[in-house]
Amino acid sequence: MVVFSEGHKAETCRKGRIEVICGSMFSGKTEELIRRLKRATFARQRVEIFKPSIDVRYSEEKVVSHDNNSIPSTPVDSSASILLFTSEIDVVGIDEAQFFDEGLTEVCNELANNGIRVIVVGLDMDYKGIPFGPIPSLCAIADEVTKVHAICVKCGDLAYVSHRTVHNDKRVLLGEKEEYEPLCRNCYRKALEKESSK
Ligand SMILES: Nc1ncnc2c1ncn2[C@@H]1O[C@H](COP(=O)(O)OP(=O)(O)O)[C@@H](O)[C@H]1O
Ligand SMILES: Cc1cn([C@H]2C[C@H](O)[C@@H](COP(=O)(O)O)O2)c(=O)[nH]c1=O
Ligand SMILES: [Zn+2]
Repeated sequence: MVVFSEGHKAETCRKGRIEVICGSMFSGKTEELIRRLKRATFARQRVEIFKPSIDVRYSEEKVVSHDNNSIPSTPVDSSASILLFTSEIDVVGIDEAQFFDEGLTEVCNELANNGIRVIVVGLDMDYKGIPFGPIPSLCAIADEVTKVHAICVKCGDLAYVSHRTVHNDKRVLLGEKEEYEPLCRNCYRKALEKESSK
């Protein structure tokens, strides 16, 4: 079991900082984002949540977890738009950050430099195991990185990557259990070997 630390200092001191939550699909990234943002709301901090407007998987407006927990959000087309909505805000949450342009890293830096706590969530790797969009550079500049893990659906170990189970070569393909399964490194390698021998 992964027990998340309460991060009391990060939650209460109003200094700007960047927190990244990354991992494969089904690893609990969105649940953890919602948990941190709800606690900030209880602390009467002003919170604003963004997601890329292409992410219409469960809802156009809300950030929704695989367990159907949700929180209202503002869909935006580009990272620069985030800056337009963040005056008078204490905490900014960003979900599905892998889909944003590379400018997101600088936007997060600017927000943190202006005293805002930024919590960014995204897939560390795409279905090929390649680092996804601005997530690697966000990890580099973050004050804190939390890597969460799903359970490998083949063997029960900790999962490492999201394996795509349908034939489609596009990097961006919205989906969930019909299209992806979380696998450990060993089971992922076996799955790729099986696919290439077909
Ligand atoms: N193989 C799995 N391993 C872990 N959790 C899973 C798995 N399949 C489904 N889940 C569910 O997914 C939830 C996490 O959803 P969510 O926070 O939306 O994940 P993420 O944003 O990382 O895709 C878990 O609480 C669990 O109920
Ligand atoms: C691996 C991978 C995933 N996607 C898509 C599939 C989902 O719509 C999101 C990830 O959502 P989650 O909250 O992390 O479960 O990303 C993709 O487009 N390309 C990929 O390689
Ligand atoms: Zn496995």
